[in-house]
Amino acid sequence: MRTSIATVSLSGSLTEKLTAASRAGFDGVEIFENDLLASPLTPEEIRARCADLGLTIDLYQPMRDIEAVPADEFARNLRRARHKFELMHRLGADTVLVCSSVSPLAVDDDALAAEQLHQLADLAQDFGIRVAYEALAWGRHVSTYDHAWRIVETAAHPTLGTCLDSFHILSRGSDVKGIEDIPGEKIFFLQLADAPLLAMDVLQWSRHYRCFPGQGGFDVAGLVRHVLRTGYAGPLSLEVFNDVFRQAEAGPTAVDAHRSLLVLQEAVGAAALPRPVVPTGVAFAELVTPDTEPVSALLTALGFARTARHRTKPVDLWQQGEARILVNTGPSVPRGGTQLAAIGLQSPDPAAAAERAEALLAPVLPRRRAPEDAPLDAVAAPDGTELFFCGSDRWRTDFEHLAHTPAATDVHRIDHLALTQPWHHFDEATLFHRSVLGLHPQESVDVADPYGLLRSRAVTNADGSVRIALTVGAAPTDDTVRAQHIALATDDVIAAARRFREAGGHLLPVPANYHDDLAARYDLTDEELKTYRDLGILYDRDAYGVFRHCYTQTVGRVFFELVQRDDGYRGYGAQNAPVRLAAQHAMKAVTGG
Ligand SMILES: O=C(O)c1ccc(O)c(O)c1
Ligand SMILES: [Mg+2]
Repeated sequence: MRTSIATVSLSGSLTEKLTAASRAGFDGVEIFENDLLASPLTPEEIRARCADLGLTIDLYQPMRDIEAVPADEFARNLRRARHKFELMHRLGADTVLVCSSVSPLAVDDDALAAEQLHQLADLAQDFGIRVAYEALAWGRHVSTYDHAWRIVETAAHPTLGTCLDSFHILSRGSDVKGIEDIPGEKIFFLQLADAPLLAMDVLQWSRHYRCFPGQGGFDVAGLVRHVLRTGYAGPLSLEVFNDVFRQAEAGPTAVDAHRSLLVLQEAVGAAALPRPVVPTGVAFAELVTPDTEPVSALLTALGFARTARHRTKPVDLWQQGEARILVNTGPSVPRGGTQLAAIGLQSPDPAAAAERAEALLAPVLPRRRAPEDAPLDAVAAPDGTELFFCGSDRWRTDFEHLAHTPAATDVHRIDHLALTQPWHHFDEATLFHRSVLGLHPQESVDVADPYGLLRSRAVTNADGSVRIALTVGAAPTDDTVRAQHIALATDDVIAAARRFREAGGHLLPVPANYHDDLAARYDLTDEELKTYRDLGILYDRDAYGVFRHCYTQTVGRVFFELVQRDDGYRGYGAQNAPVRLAAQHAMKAVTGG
């Protein structure tokens, strides 16, 4: 199907918006009046620019407060409309959106609304223009799609149809089955937006929190299925008012937007994409570091052994059980020091995984490898983390065995990876991991940091062998908040923590108040509490089991967590995160880094 995006969904000047939409692969745009008014380009130049970029102008919008008003007011509205139709003629746009009136002058009279819309459509017809009437969820007298359709039906004019907007329909909880009662050719336009399920004033909700389909809580795909059954053949068009997208760079937002429509079309059976290939484990996590010494010291204290070295690159493999950490000392030294730069995902079909990623507009990374190295398919996640799809263990043949003392046996694998997202890429990151990797997003949780509020959302595969926690702050944040971490699974966190400390590692100290509170919340023995206090072990329970975990010091942007999940605990200790973050801030204040 054709895809389109409203210019209001992207940041920048009209030219920047059009360029971003075109580059991301959209076929057309809805031009928002404000973007046109603020543009130095003439309508003819905008038309030419769109044509050069391969974009059609699918809609001009909005016209407001047109219908069900006193005659003198309506005469003024027609005068205004004539101007806009002349403008649209110059633009080469053939459909205008009229949204239901919010004016105090409007009366509750469907017959009058229909009669006036009929007159407007008559005028539009002279210009070869179609009028699409849309119910705003907060319209004064018309606020539901079925009501708007009844008025359009009554008006019975060939150049008058309706515009359906998923936000207005789903935010009001309307019954979407009724969409199928509208003949497809009378649906002149379809606007799509999702939104998080918030209990708030619907106008504020719409103007600030809309997001792309698949990023919120609405069943947008379900609505689209009903629309397609009517025979609707127009574009799928995104109309997203969102405070974050208004501020973020237009290019990546447009790609995120187009990806959401690809996923949506797949969901409704309107497009076939390569099937998702869900990763079956974490092959490795790769740290890039300007200075190996502190990283080596930390890994050694955690019980890892340096088992192998890459044949052609300055990369060492550290291993303990099935946990594998690559330490890369070149070529690019990251700003902010050591960071988690790449994740190797065990994949049943790496080539197919990369094909899907590419089809969903993920940047495919050039293979930086020597001729004899195993080929690795890799893409970049929205935060820049490189994701390698590893089939079998062939990647390990690129490494030469190093003599080493055996690793400890406390850690058996990587439990999860926590990646902090740039503040304007959070919704994109969730949709990316879900659609590209086929991982399931868990509930989003809020976490209080002493200097801000964070949001965290995990994405996992079915058996929990791949878990990635995505975290974001509301605004650009400091280094503590930006830290990433690798959580290591152990069957005995107490033994692992002790061993780490005896080997010279520093555990993150946890305030006594935390453990006093644990004593109040859970029936733990004094002995247990004493051990937890001593080692800085945090504790949580969910409906399934118990979670105990502790943290190492931070190197650059990275720290480690030792975690013990018992009896199928499913979470990540989110309830303890504020204490952990405060302790990390405090530690930083003491050590200065
Ligand atoms: O918020 C608004 O005013 C507005 C305008 C035009 C639309 O198509 C819409 O869905 C909302
Ligand atoms: Mg709309």
